[in-house]
Amino acid sequence: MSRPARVLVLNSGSSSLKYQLIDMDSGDRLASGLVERIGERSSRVVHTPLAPAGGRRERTERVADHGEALRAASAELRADGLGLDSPEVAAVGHRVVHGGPRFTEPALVDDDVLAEIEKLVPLAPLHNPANLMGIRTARELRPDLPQVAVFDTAFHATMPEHAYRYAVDTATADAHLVRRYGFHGTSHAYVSRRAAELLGRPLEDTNVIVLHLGNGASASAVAGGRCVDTSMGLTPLEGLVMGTRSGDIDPAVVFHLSRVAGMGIDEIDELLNKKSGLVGLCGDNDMREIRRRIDEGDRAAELAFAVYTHRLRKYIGAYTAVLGRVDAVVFTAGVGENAAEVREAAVAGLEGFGLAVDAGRNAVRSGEPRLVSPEGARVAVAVVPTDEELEIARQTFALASSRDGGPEKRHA
Ligand SMILES: Nc1ncnc2c1ncn2[C@@H]1O[C@H](COP(=O)(O)OP(=O)(O)O)[C@@H](O)[C@H]1O
Ligand SMILES: CC(=O)OP(=O)(O)O
Ligand SMILES: [Mg+2]
Repeated sequence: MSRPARVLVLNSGSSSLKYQLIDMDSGDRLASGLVERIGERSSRVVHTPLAPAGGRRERTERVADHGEALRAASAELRADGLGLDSPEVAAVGHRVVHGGPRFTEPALVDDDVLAEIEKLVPLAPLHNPANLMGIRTARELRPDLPQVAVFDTAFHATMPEHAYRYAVDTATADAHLVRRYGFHGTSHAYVSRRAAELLGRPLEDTNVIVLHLGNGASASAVAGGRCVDTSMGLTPLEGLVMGTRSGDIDPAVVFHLSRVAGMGIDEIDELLNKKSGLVGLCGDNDMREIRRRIDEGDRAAELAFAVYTHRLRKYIGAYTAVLGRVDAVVFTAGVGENAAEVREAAVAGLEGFGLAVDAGRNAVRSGEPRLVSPEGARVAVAVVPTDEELEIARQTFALASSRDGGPEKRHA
C-alpha cells in the first residue's frame, strides 16, 4: 500500500465546525462539510463529497458541542468510505486560534501541548475551548494518528517588539501575557506568498498589505514574507470593523459604560464582540445585504459601509508608513474576494499613494488570484482567494511526515 497521504483539517469556530479531507498527493478535496449552530436547539450538518457529483447531504439535528460535531462529521465521512478509521488518513490538522507567546510554529499534539492550549483559554474564550474539544475527540476516534495544531497567531510571531508591545505598564503586561498576538495568520501567510507569485517577484523582496475581510477581519503588513505588524491584538477584537466586532475603540469606552451605564464586564464583552461592528451600526453583518440596502437608499447601511471602509483606508495608510515601500495591497476572504465596492472604497482617494482600482478589472468575478489595479500602477491592488484549510493541511502533513525530527522540533 502507498503511504497514507490524506489529511483531515478541522476549523472550529465558536458555534461551527468546518472540515475538509484533502489528498496531499493530488491536492483533491475528497470531502468537505460544515456543522452549524452547535449547542443550539437545532443544528445543521452539511456534507459534500467530491464524488459522486451532486452527492451533497444536509440534515438538521441537535449537536450539543464540538465533540459531537466531530462525531457527526466522522460518521458522514465513514458513510462515503472516507472515515478516520481508514489507513489512508495520515494526520488530523486543527486550526487553533490562540497560541500565546509559546507556539510560533505548528505543534504535534501531546498532553503537554493540550495543557498549554488549555492555559490560553482566557485569551480566546470563544475559540480555544472548541479547538480543544475537536482535538480531544479526534484523539479518541484515532488514538494512533498524529494530531497537529496550527495556530492563527504563529505567523505574527516575527513582529518586532515595538509593534507587538502595548504602551502599558511593563510589569503588569508581562505578568498577564498582555501584548499584540494577531490572528488569521495562516491566511496572511498563504495570501502574501500567493501575492508575490502573482506579481512574479521573489517573496524575500516583496512588501504587501493583506486585508483579510471575512466575518472576523484583520490587516497585516508583511515585509519579505515576514509579518511586521497586524491589526488584531491580545484577542481578535482589535483593529478593523468586523461583522459583529467593533475593532479599534478608545479603551475608556469600557470604563464609561461600566460607570455610567452600569453595564457588567461580561455584558460589555458581549456588546463589543457580538453586537457591534456592522451589525451594531445597521443590524446586518452580511456585506451582500448591506449593499442591497444601500441600493435602496438605506441611511444606516450607508453609514456602516462608510465606517467600515474608512477604517480600511486608515490601516492602508498606516501600514504603508510601516513598510516604507508597498508592492501590493491584497484583498482576501468573503468580503475581500467578493465585494468590489469595498475594494474600490478602500483605496478611494489614495492615488497619492499610487493606489487605484480599474473599474473593469475590479468587476471581474473569479476564484483565481488577480490584479484589479490599472496597467502600470505603481502599487498593485490584488484579489487573492485565501485557502486556510489547504495551508493547515500542508503544515500538518509536513510535521506529521517528519515526526522523527524529535520532540524539540514540535513546539517552541
Ligand atoms: N458575494 C458577496 N458579496 C459581498 N460580500 C460577501 C459575498 N459573499 C460573502 N460575503 C461576505 O463574506 C462574509 C463571510 O466571509 P468568510 O471569509 O467566509 O467568513 P468567516 O470565515 O469568518 O466565517 C459574509 O458575512 C459576507 O459579509
Ligand atoms: C480569529 C478570528 O477572528 O477568527 P474568525 O474570523 O474565524 O472569527
Ligand atoms: Mg474565516
